[in-house]
Amino acid sequence: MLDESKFDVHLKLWALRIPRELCKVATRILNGYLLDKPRIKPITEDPTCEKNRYMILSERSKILFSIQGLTVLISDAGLTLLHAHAGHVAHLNIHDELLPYKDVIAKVIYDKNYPRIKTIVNKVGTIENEFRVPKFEVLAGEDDTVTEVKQYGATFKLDYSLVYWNSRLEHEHIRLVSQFRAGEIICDMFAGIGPFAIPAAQKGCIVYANDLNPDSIHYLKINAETNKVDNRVRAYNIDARKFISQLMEVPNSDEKSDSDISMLKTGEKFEVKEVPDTVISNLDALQASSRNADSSVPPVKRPSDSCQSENDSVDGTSAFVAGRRKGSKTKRMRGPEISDVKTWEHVDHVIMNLPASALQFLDAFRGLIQRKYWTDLFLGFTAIAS
Ligand SMILES: C[S@@+](CC[C@H](N)C(=O)[O-])C[C@H]1O[C@@H](n2cnc3c(N)ncnc32)[C@H](O)[C@@H]1O
Repeated sequence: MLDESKFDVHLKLWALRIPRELCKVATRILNGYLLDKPRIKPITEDPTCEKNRYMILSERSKILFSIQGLTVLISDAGLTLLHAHAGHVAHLNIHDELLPYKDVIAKVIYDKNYPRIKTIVNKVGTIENEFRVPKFEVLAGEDDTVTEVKQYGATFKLDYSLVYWNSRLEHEHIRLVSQFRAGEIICDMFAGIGPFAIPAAQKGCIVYANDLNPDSIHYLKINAETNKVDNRVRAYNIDARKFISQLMEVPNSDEKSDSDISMLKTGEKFEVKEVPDTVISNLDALQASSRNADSSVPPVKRPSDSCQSENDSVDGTSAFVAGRRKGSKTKRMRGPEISDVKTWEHVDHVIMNLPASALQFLDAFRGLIQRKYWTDLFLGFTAIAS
Protein backbone atom coordinates (compact mmCIF):
# COMPACT_ATOMS: atom_id res chain seq x y z
CA MET A 1 0.00 0.00 0.00
CA LEU A 2 1.32 3.44 -0.98
CA ASP A 3 2.24 5.71 1.94
CA GLU A 4 1.26 9.08 0.54
CA SER A 5 2.73 10.91 3.52
CA LYS A 6 6.18 10.10 2.13
CA PHE A 7 5.46 12.72 -0.54
CA ASP A 8 4.46 15.47 1.88
CA VAL A 9 6.63 18.55 1.80
CA HIS A 10 6.69 20.92 4.78
CA LEU A 11 7.50 24.51 4.02
CA LYS A 12 8.15 27.13 6.67
CA LEU A 13 7.02 30.38 5.12
CA TRP A 14 6.03 33.87 6.12
CA ALA A 15 2.59 35.07 5.20
CA LEU A 16 1.03 38.46 5.25
CA ARG A 17 -2.46 38.72 6.71
CA ILE A 18 -4.52 41.40 4.99
CA PRO A 19 -8.18 42.37 4.62
CA ARG A 20 -9.54 40.40 1.68
CA GLU A 21 -10.57 43.51 -0.26
CA LEU A 22 -6.91 44.49 -0.50
CA CYS A 23 -5.94 41.20 -2.18
CA LYS A 24 -5.87 42.61 -5.71
CA VAL A 25 -3.75 45.61 -4.77
CA ALA A 26 -1.45 43.53 -2.60
CA THR A 27 -1.00 40.94 -5.35
CA ARG A 28 0.12 43.69 -7.68
CA ILE A 29 2.46 45.21 -5.11
CA LEU A 30 3.89 41.87 -4.02
CA ASN A 31 4.39 40.69 -7.58
CA GLY A 32 7.54 38.53 -7.55
CA TYR A 33 7.52 38.17 -3.76
CA LEU A 34 4.70 35.66 -3.42
CA LEU A 35 5.14 31.92 -3.22
CA ASP A 36 5.41 30.49 -6.71
CA LYS A 37 5.09 26.72 -6.48
CA PRO A 38 2.97 24.47 -8.66
CA ARG A 39 -0.42 23.62 -7.22
CA ILE A 40 0.02 25.83 -4.14
CA LYS A 41 -2.12 28.92 -4.05
CA PRO A 42 -0.17 31.92 -2.72
CA ILE A 43 -3.37 33.45 -1.33
CA THR A 44 -5.33 31.43 1.20
CA GLU A 45 -8.18 31.97 3.59
CA ASP A 46 -7.58 32.92 7.19
CA PRO A 47 -9.22 30.14 9.22
CA THR A 48 -9.78 32.55 12.12
CA CYS A 49 -11.51 35.30 10.20
CA GLU A 50 -13.27 35.10 6.89
CA LYS A 51 -12.64 38.79 6.18
CA ASN A 52 -8.88 38.19 5.96
CA ARG A 53 -6.58 36.45 3.56
CA TYR A 54 -3.03 35.21 3.91
CA MET A 55 -0.61 36.22 1.18
CA ILE A 56 2.13 33.59 1.35
CA LEU A 57 5.55 34.98 0.64
CA SER A 58 8.26 33.14 -1.25
CA GLU A 59 11.19 31.62 0.63
CA ARG A 60 13.47 34.39 -0.53
CA SER A 61 11.46 37.21 1.07
CA LYS A 62 13.83 38.83 3.49
CA ILE A 63 13.53 40.53 6.84
CA LEU A 64 12.77 43.88 5.33
CA PHE A 65 11.92 44.79 1.83
CA SER A 66 10.23 47.59 0.07
CA ILE A 67 8.34 47.53 -3.16
CA GLN A 68 6.51 50.41 -4.75
CA GLY A 69 6.49 52.38 -1.57
CA LEU A 70 5.11 49.65 0.63
CA THR A 71 7.58 48.32 3.16
CA VAL A 72 7.14 44.92 4.72
CA LEU A 73 8.83 44.39 8.02
CA ILE A 74 9.16 40.92 9.41
CA SER A 75 9.89 41.08 13.10
CA ASP A 76 9.15 39.18 16.28
CA ALA A 77 5.94 41.17 16.43
CA GLY A 78 4.87 39.59 13.17
CA LEU A 79 4.52 40.92 9.70
CA THR A 80 3.58 44.53 9.24
CA LEU A 81 2.99 46.75 6.27
CA LEU A 82 4.82 49.77 7.46
CA HIS A 83 4.37 52.66 5.18
CA ALA A 84 2.35 54.31 2.56
CA HIS A 85 4.00 57.05 0.61
CA ALA A 86 3.05 60.28 -1.07
CA GLY A 87 5.67 61.35 -3.56
CA HIS A 88 9.01 61.54 -1.77
CA VAL A 89 7.40 61.34 1.69
CA ALA A 90 7.09 57.90 3.30
CA HIS A 91 4.52 57.76 6.02
CA LEU A 92 5.05 55.21 8.78
CA ASN A 93 2.55 54.19 11.33
CA ILE A 94 4.81 52.42 13.73
CA HIS A 95 3.07 50.27 16.29
CA ASP A 96 3.83 50.84 19.96
CA GLU A 97 5.89 47.68 20.33
CA LEU A 98 8.22 48.83 17.57
CA LEU A 99 8.58 52.46 18.69
CA PRO A 100 11.92 51.85 20.45
CA TYR A 101 13.31 50.96 17.00
CA LYS A 102 11.67 53.81 15.09
CA ASP A 103 14.92 55.55 14.15
CA VAL A 104 16.52 52.34 12.93
CA ILE A 105 13.41 51.44 10.94
CA ALA A 106 13.30 54.92 9.40
CA LYS A 107 17.02 54.80 8.56
CA VAL A 108 16.69 51.42 6.84
CA ILE A 109 13.69 52.54 4.82
CA TYR A 110 15.45 55.77 3.92
CA ASP A 111 18.66 54.05 2.83
CA LYS A 112 16.82 51.44 0.81
CA ASN A 113 14.54 53.90 -0.96
CA TYR A 114 16.59 57.08 -1.40
CA PRO A 115 16.39 59.11 -3.67
CA ARG A 116 12.79 58.14 -4.46
CA ILE A 117 11.95 58.60 -0.78
CA LYS A 118 13.60 61.64 0.79
CA THR A 119 11.55 62.16 3.94
CA ILE A 120 10.36 59.57 6.46
CA VAL A 121 7.60 60.64 8.83
CA ASN A 122 5.81 58.78 11.57
CA LYS A 123 2.26 59.47 12.65
CA VAL A 124 1.99 60.81 16.19
CA GLY A 125 -1.24 60.47 18.16
CA THR A 126 -4.70 60.29 16.66
CA ILE A 127 -6.26 62.63 14.12
CA GLU A 128 -8.39 65.09 16.00
CA ASN A 129 -8.59 68.19 13.81
CA GLU A 130 -11.48 68.72 11.44
CA PHE A 131 -9.14 68.94 8.45
CA ARG A 132 -8.24 65.29 9.06
CA VAL A 133 -4.54 66.00 8.89
CA PRO A 134 -2.42 63.68 11.03
CA LYS A 135 0.48 65.02 13.09
CA PHE A 136 3.86 63.70 12.04
CA GLU A 137 7.38 63.63 13.34
CA VAL A 138 10.17 63.51 10.78
CA LEU A 139 12.34 60.47 11.54
CA ALA A 140 14.80 60.57 8.67
CA GLY A 141 15.72 62.70 5.68
CA GLU A 142 14.74 66.26 4.81
CA ASP A 143 12.10 68.10 6.76
CA ASP A 144 10.17 68.82 3.55
CA THR A 145 6.60 67.63 3.20
CA VAL A 146 5.65 69.44 -0.01
CA THR A 147 5.51 66.74 -2.62
CA GLU A 148 3.90 65.56 -5.85
CA VAL A 149 1.89 62.42 -6.40
CA LYS A 150 0.75 60.89 -9.66
CA GLN A 151 -2.51 59.02 -9.91
CA TYR A 152 -4.28 57.84 -13.08
CA GLY A 153 -2.33 60.28 -15.22
CA ALA A 154 -3.03 63.31 -13.03
CA THR A 155 -0.44 65.12 -10.93
CA PHE A 156 -1.28 66.27 -7.42
CA LYS A 157 0.85 68.70 -5.47
CA LEU A 158 0.32 68.81 -1.72
CA ASP A 159 1.88 69.55 1.61
CA TYR A 160 1.57 66.32 3.51
CA SER A 161 1.72 68.14 6.84
CA LEU A 162 -1.11 70.56 6.01
CA VAL A 163 -3.72 68.68 3.98
CA TYR A 164 -5.46 65.34 3.97
CA TRP A 165 -4.00 62.79 1.61
CA ASN A 166 -4.21 59.01 1.44
CA SER A 167 -2.45 57.32 -1.48
CA ARG A 168 -4.21 54.07 -0.70
CA LEU A 169 -7.52 55.54 -1.82
CA GLU A 170 -6.43 55.59 -5.46
CA HIS A 171 -8.67 52.67 -6.29
CA GLU A 172 -11.66 54.38 -4.68
CA HIS A 173 -10.94 57.60 -6.57
CA ILE A 174 -10.89 55.72 -9.86
CA ARG A 175 -13.91 53.60 -9.02
CA LEU A 176 -16.08 56.57 -8.20
CA VAL A 177 -15.05 58.74 -11.11
CA SER A 178 -15.60 55.84 -13.50
CA GLN A 179 -19.31 56.20 -12.73
CA PHE A 180 -19.44 59.78 -13.95
CA ARG A 181 -20.07 60.78 -17.53
CA ALA A 182 -18.71 63.69 -19.50
CA GLY A 183 -20.88 66.76 -19.06
CA GLU A 184 -22.25 65.77 -15.66
CA ILE A 185 -22.26 68.25 -12.81
CA ILE A 186 -20.50 67.16 -9.67
CA CYS A 187 -20.50 68.76 -6.22
CA ASP A 188 -17.62 67.56 -4.08
CA MET A 189 -18.39 68.79 -0.57
CA PHE A 190 -15.13 67.63 1.06
CA ALA A 191 -12.80 67.79 -1.91
CA GLY A 192 -9.37 67.97 -0.27
CA ILE A 193 -6.73 68.64 -2.90
CA GLY A 194 -8.94 67.15 -5.60
CA PRO A 195 -8.44 63.40 -6.07
CA PHE A 196 -12.09 63.07 -7.14
CA ALA A 197 -12.54 66.55 -8.55
CA ILE A 198 -9.55 66.62 -10.89
CA PRO A 199 -10.13 63.27 -12.65
CA ALA A 200 -13.86 64.03 -12.87
CA ALA A 201 -13.02 67.30 -14.63
CA GLN A 202 -10.52 65.49 -16.82
CA LYS A 203 -13.36 63.25 -17.83
CA GLY A 204 -15.36 66.26 -18.91
CA CYS A 205 -17.51 66.87 -15.84
CA ILE A 206 -18.12 70.31 -14.40
CA VAL A 207 -16.96 70.19 -10.80
CA TYR A 208 -17.84 72.39 -7.84
CA ALA A 209 -15.21 71.46 -5.27
CA ASN A 210 -15.20 72.63 -1.69
CA ASP A 211 -13.06 72.16 1.37
CA LEU A 212 -12.89 73.95 4.69
CA ASN A 213 -9.13 73.69 4.85
CA PRO A 214 -7.62 76.73 3.04
CA ASP A 215 -4.43 74.78 2.34
CA SER A 216 -6.42 72.06 0.57
CA ILE A 217 -8.07 74.66 -1.63
CA HIS A 218 -4.71 76.28 -2.31
CA TYR A 219 -3.42 72.95 -3.66
CA LEU A 220 -6.71 72.07 -5.35
CA LYS A 221 -6.37 75.19 -7.48
CA ILE A 222 -2.75 74.45 -8.29
CA ASN A 223 -3.72 70.91 -9.23
CA ALA A 224 -6.60 72.05 -11.42
CA GLU A 225 -4.21 74.32 -13.31
CA THR A 226 -1.42 71.76 -13.55
CA ASN A 227 -3.82 69.22 -14.97
CA LYS A 228 -5.37 71.81 -17.30
CA VAL A 229 -8.89 71.53 -15.94
CA ASP A 230 -9.14 74.84 -14.10
CA ASN A 231 -11.83 75.86 -16.56
CA ARG A 232 -14.05 73.04 -15.32
CA VAL A 233 -13.29 73.15 -11.59
CA ARG A 234 -14.60 75.87 -9.34
CA ALA A 235 -13.08 75.87 -5.88
CA TYR A 236 -14.70 77.00 -2.62
CA ASN A 237 -13.30 77.33 0.86
CA ILE A 238 -16.36 77.28 3.10
CA ASP A 239 -18.25 74.91 5.36
CA ALA A 240 -19.90 72.12 3.39
CA ARG A 241 -23.40 73.04 4.54
CA LYS A 242 -23.01 76.61 3.39
CA PHE A 243 -21.47 75.43 0.15
CA ILE A 244 -24.35 73.20 -0.84
CA SER A 245 -26.96 75.70 0.24
CA GLN A 246 -25.34 78.45 -1.82
CA LEU A 247 -25.15 76.22 -4.86
CA MET A 248 -28.86 75.51 -4.60
CA GLU A 249 -29.88 79.11 -4.01
CA VAL A 250 -31.86 80.58 -6.90
CA PRO A 251 -30.50 84.01 -7.80
CA ASN A 252 -33.02 86.83 -8.10
CA SER A 253 -31.94 87.42 -11.66
CA ASP A 254 -32.89 83.88 -12.53
CA GLU A 255 -36.42 83.83 -11.23
CA LYS A 256 -38.65 82.51 -13.92
CA SER A 257 -42.20 82.89 -14.98
CA ASP A 258 -44.35 79.76 -14.92
CA SER A 259 -44.09 79.41 -18.69
CA ASP A 260 -40.27 79.44 -18.53
CA ILE A 261 -40.41 76.73 -15.96
CA SER A 262 -42.68 74.49 -17.97
CA MET A 263 -40.17 74.73 -20.82
CA LEU A 264 -37.41 73.71 -18.48
CA LYS A 265 -39.36 70.73 -17.29
CA THR A 266 -39.43 69.35 -20.80
CA GLY A 267 -35.91 68.17 -20.07
CA GLU A 268 -33.45 70.83 -21.11
CA LYS A 269 -30.05 69.16 -20.90
CA PHE A 270 -26.58 70.21 -21.83
CA GLU A 271 -25.53 69.11 -25.22
CA VAL A 272 -22.21 69.02 -26.96
CA LYS A 273 -22.10 72.00 -29.27
CA GLU A 274 -19.82 73.04 -32.04
CA VAL A 275 -18.15 76.33 -31.37
CA PRO A 276 -16.16 78.33 -33.91
CA ASP A 277 -12.55 78.94 -32.92
CA THR A 278 -13.08 82.70 -32.80
CA VAL A 279 -15.62 82.29 -30.02
CA ILE A 280 -13.27 80.06 -28.12
CA SER A 281 -10.47 82.62 -28.44
CA ASN A 282 -12.67 85.40 -27.12
CA LEU A 283 -13.64 83.25 -24.19
CA ASP A 284 -9.99 82.63 -23.37
CA ALA A 285 -9.67 86.19 -22.12
CA LEU A 286 -12.44 85.64 -19.62
CA GLN A 287 -11.11 82.41 -18.32
CA ALA A 288 -9.07 83.82 -15.44
CA SER A 289 -12.11 85.28 -13.73
CA SER A 290 -13.56 81.84 -13.14
CA ARG A 291 -10.68 80.62 -11.00
CA ASN A 292 -11.16 82.41 -7.75
CA ALA A 293 -14.60 81.65 -6.45
CA ASP A 294 -13.16 80.86 -3.00
CA SER A 295 -15.25 81.86 -0.10
CA SER A 296 -18.61 82.54 -1.64
CA VAL A 297 -20.73 81.23 -4.41
CA PRO A 298 -22.29 84.25 -6.04
CA PRO A 299 -25.81 83.12 -6.83
CA VAL A 300 -25.93 84.99 -10.08
CA LYS A 301 -25.42 83.93 -13.62
CA ARG A 302 -21.79 84.55 -14.39
CA PRO A 303 -20.41 85.75 -17.69
CA SER A 304 -18.98 83.16 -20.00
CA ASP A 305 -15.72 82.50 -18.28
CA SER A 306 -14.33 79.27 -19.45
CA CYS A 307 -13.42 77.31 -22.46
CA GLN A 308 -11.89 74.02 -23.39
CA SER A 309 -8.52 73.76 -24.98
CA GLU A 310 -7.20 70.95 -27.06
CA ASN A 311 -5.24 69.67 -24.09
CA ASP A 312 -8.30 69.35 -21.91
CA SER A 313 -9.02 65.73 -22.46
CA VAL A 314 -6.64 63.26 -20.92
CA ASP A 315 -7.32 60.50 -23.35
CA GLY A 316 -9.13 62.44 -26.02
CA THR A 317 -11.98 59.97 -26.02
CA SER A 318 -14.75 61.86 -24.32
CA ALA A 319 -17.40 63.51 -26.41
CA PHE A 320 -17.62 66.50 -24.11
CA VAL A 321 -13.97 67.38 -24.31
CA ALA A 322 -13.36 65.98 -27.73
CA GLY A 323 -11.99 69.37 -28.68
CA ARG A 324 -9.83 69.92 -31.68
CA ARG A 325 -7.93 66.74 -32.17
CA LYS A 326 -4.54 66.62 -33.72
CA GLY A 327 -4.82 67.26 -37.42
CA SER A 328 -8.21 68.94 -37.23
CA LYS A 329 -7.83 72.69 -37.60
CA THR A 330 -11.33 73.85 -38.18
CA LYS A 331 -13.60 73.08 -35.26
CA ARG A 332 -13.54 72.36 -31.60
CA MET A 333 -16.35 70.73 -29.73
CA ARG A 334 -17.33 71.92 -26.31
CA GLY A 335 -19.84 70.86 -23.74
CA PRO A 336 -21.38 72.85 -20.92
CA GLU A 337 -19.26 75.65 -19.63
CA ILE A 338 -19.11 76.26 -15.95
CA SER A 339 -20.68 79.66 -16.49
CA ASP A 340 -23.72 78.03 -18.10
CA VAL A 341 -24.37 75.75 -15.20
CA LYS A 342 -27.29 76.46 -12.93
CA THR A 343 -26.74 74.23 -9.97
CA TRP A 344 -30.16 75.09 -8.52
CA GLU A 345 -31.72 73.42 -11.53
CA HIS A 346 -29.59 70.37 -11.88
CA VAL A 347 -26.71 68.54 -10.24
CA ASP A 348 -25.82 64.96 -11.11
CA HIS A 349 -23.71 63.78 -8.19
CA VAL A 350 -22.76 64.91 -4.74
CA ILE A 351 -19.60 63.43 -3.25
CA MET A 352 -19.30 63.41 0.51
CA ASN A 353 -15.94 61.99 1.47
CA LEU A 354 -15.78 62.62 5.18
CA PRO A 355 -15.39 59.23 6.84
CA ALA A 356 -17.39 58.75 10.01
CA SER A 357 -19.35 61.98 9.73
CA ALA A 358 -20.43 62.56 6.13
CA LEU A 359 -23.94 61.36 6.91
CA GLN A 360 -24.30 64.02 9.58
CA PHE A 361 -24.36 66.56 6.78
CA LEU A 362 -27.37 65.05 5.06
CA ASP A 363 -29.79 67.33 6.89
CA ALA A 364 -28.19 70.22 4.98
CA PHE A 365 -30.16 68.99 1.97
CA ARG A 366 -33.53 69.20 3.69
CA GLY A 367 -35.71 71.67 1.81
CA LEU A 368 -32.76 72.74 -0.30
CA ILE A 369 -33.99 71.78 -3.72
CA GLN A 370 -36.57 74.16 -5.07
CA ARG A 371 -38.92 71.98 -7.02
CA LYS A 372 -40.06 74.87 -9.11
CA TYR A 373 -36.62 75.08 -10.65
CA TRP A 374 -35.22 71.59 -10.27
CA THR A 375 -35.29 69.80 -13.62
CA ASP A 376 -34.52 66.26 -12.54
CA LEU A 377 -36.15 63.60 -10.48
CA PHE A 378 -32.97 62.34 -8.93
CA LEU A 379 -29.79 63.53 -7.33
CA GLY A 380 -27.01 60.96 -6.95
CA PHE A 381 -25.22 60.85 -3.61
CA THR A 382 -21.97 59.15 -2.87
CA ALA A 383 -21.14 59.33 0.79
CA ILE A 384 -17.88 57.72 1.74
CA ALA A 385 -18.57 57.53 5.39
CA SER A 386 -16.87 54.46 6.73
C1 LIG B 1 -11.25 62.52 4.45
S1 LIG B 1 -10.79 64.09 3.78
C2 LIG B 1 -11.15 63.76 2.08
C3 LIG B 1 -10.49 64.69 1.12
C4 LIG B 1 -10.51 64.21 -0.33
N1 LIG B 1 -11.85 63.89 -0.78
C5 LIG B 1 -9.57 63.03 -0.51
O1 LIG B 1 -10.04 61.93 -0.81
O2 LIG B 1 -8.36 63.23 -0.41
C6 LIG B 1 -12.10 65.11 4.32
C7 LIG B 1 -11.93 66.58 3.94
O3 LIG B 1 -13.07 67.29 4.42
C8 LIG B 1 -12.66 68.57 4.87
N2 LIG B 1 -13.68 69.04 5.82
C9 LIG B 1 -13.87 68.67 7.10
N3 LIG B 1 -14.95 69.27 7.62
C10 LIG B 1 -15.47 70.04 6.64
C11 LIG B 1 -16.60 70.91 6.57
N4 LIG B 1 -17.42 71.11 7.61
N5 LIG B 1 -16.85 71.53 5.41
C12 LIG B 1 -16.03 71.35 4.31
N6 LIG B 1 -14.94 70.56 4.35
C13 LIG B 1 -14.66 69.91 5.49
C14 LIG B 1 -11.28 68.34 5.46
O4 LIG B 1 -10.51 69.53 5.46
C15 LIG B 1 -10.71 67.24 4.53
O5 LIG B 1 -9.93 67.79 3.51
